[in-house]
Amino acid sequence: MSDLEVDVVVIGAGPVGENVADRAHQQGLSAAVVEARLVGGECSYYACIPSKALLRPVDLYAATQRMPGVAEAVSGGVDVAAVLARRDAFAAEDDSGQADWLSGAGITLLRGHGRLAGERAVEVTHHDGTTTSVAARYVVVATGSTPAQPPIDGLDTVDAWTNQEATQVKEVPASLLILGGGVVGVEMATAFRRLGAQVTLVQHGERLIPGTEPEAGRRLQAALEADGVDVRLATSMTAVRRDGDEVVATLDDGSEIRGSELLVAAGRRPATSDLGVDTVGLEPGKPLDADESTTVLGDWLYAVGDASTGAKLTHMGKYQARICGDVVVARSRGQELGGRYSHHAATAEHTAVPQVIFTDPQVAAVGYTEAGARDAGLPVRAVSYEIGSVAGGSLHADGYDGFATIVVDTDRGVIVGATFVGQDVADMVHAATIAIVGEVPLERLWHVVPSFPTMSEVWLRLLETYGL
Ligand SMILES: Cc1cc2nc3c(=O)[nH]c(=O)nc-3n(C[C@H](O)[C@H](O)[C@H](O)COP(=O)(O)OP(=O)(O)OC[C@H]3O[C@@H](n4cnc5c(N)ncnc54)[C@H](O)[C@@H]3O)c2cc1C
Ligand SMILES: NC(=O)c1ccc[n+]([C@@H]2O[C@H](COP(=O)([O-])OP(=O)(O)OC[C@H]3O[C@@H](n4cnc5c(N)ncnc54)[C@H](O)[C@@H]3O)[C@@H](O)[C@H]2O)c1
Repeated sequence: MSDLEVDVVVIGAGPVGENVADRAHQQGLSAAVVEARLVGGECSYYACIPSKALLRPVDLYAATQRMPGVAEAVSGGVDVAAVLARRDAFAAEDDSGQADWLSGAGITLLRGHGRLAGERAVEVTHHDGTTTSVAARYVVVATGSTPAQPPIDGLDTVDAWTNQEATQVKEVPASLLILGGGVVGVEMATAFRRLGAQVTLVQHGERLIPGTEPEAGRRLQAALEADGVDVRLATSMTAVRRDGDEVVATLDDGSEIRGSELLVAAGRRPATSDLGVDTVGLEPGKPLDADESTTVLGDWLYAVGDASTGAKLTHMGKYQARICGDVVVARSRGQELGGRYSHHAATAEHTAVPQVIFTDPQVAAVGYTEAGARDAGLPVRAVSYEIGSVAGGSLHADGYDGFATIVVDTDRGVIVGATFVGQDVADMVHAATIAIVGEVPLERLWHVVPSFPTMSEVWLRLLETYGL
């Protein structure tokens, strides 16, 4: 006999889990969410929100320094205490508001650690050691991810920072070593350097932000170095130790670097190790492999967000959540699922995943890179254009440094990928996302007239460069 019976139980109340529960509940199903820490998940307190709260002020300040007439009037750098206070206003570690929202929406919140206990069953261990057994028609895993810990001698002895300590920082350290030149590494390098720390970033690959167009990584590296970040590419840390107040890292060439703190930003692992997935025949510690409809097993087990094989981005997780909620509702009503581009298939996962990296320059990309498209066997041609060469770009900032690239499927005559690099390009990627998902032919895009003088005029130049 279970303590609680619901239609849907979601394990993990991050942005993704909350959305599944809400979507299903709004369409008439009863829903419960299990949360071990804070309602709102990693994104709200230790990832997207606090990191962007730290980055926006330093970005804005840097933009003023590129504008004659403003640079002279605004000087002296940002007020670090005020920046941290504003970050706290967005991301203080208090989930009462989000918990109230859940209960207001009619969704049951169970605080504790959830584990699968066989088919359609979840056992919750509360913080006081008591348990609640939940029986549900549908179980959704939305447990997110935890930082990867590379096998480096001494790493477990130096109190290295994860994204949690970095984004919740109370006092900016004099110096920071960053392990990893992916998205977390470059965003935190930008924030901490501009908040006053000396930053050394160690990346074992040949370039920063692998997975984006190579030129994006090169421009970003040049900008970080111009800011004073010490970027070490093709370098590995072999050992780390504490020496007084400092962390000392030994590099693979035998040299040593020192910093007040070490941030490990070397990727994420799905939080599926202590989840009881073995009770239903799945392997712990692996991302849960969900199909287009987010289904993992039978028609009762689903996975969404960072815990799944999908893209590890909040907006993509929330997209999967909307699909998952609608699939569960359809199945509960005995309805057939729709196909590609219905509410029941996460089609964009395969064609158009957008991402904005909030560095300076920003890197905003969607779909395939040129190399990625070729690897996928697509016949493509890519063209690029400097955003600073269109009137909107040159007016936006003196010496505007940035470019746009589109990757065109030459057989179908449609865009399959786009990248924008530069100051304030974040929102430009959405137009490209629409073009890719809508499979808008280049001939039709020719009639999509960009306003003058905006940076979007780069679209026209890209099409001309392509040959239209
Ligand atoms: C520094 C940083 C910055 C980022 N910035 C961005 C950004 O700008 N834009 C973007 O799109 N993405 C960003 N991301 C990625 C984004 O944070 C994740 O993709 C997103 O948080 C995934 O949401 P989720 O709900 O799947 O998981 P999470 O947000 O990790 O939430 C999972 C929740 O499940 C709970 N949980 C886990 N296991 C259990 C269990 N067994 N029982 C009960 N509860 C459990 C956890 O406590 C947590 O609250 C960033 C990531 C990092 C690290
Ligand atoms: N703005 C955003 O959208 C945003 C911001 C931050 C994080 N995120 C998401 O969070 C996730 C995690 O980000 P992340 O930066 O931790 O992972 P990542 O996979 O983006 O990058 C990890 C980097 O660490 C490097 N690395 C791994 N092991 C190393 C080692 N031993 N030595 C040196 N370098 C090493 C890798 O080469 C890689 O470049 C990503 O999926 C990312 O998309 C998104």
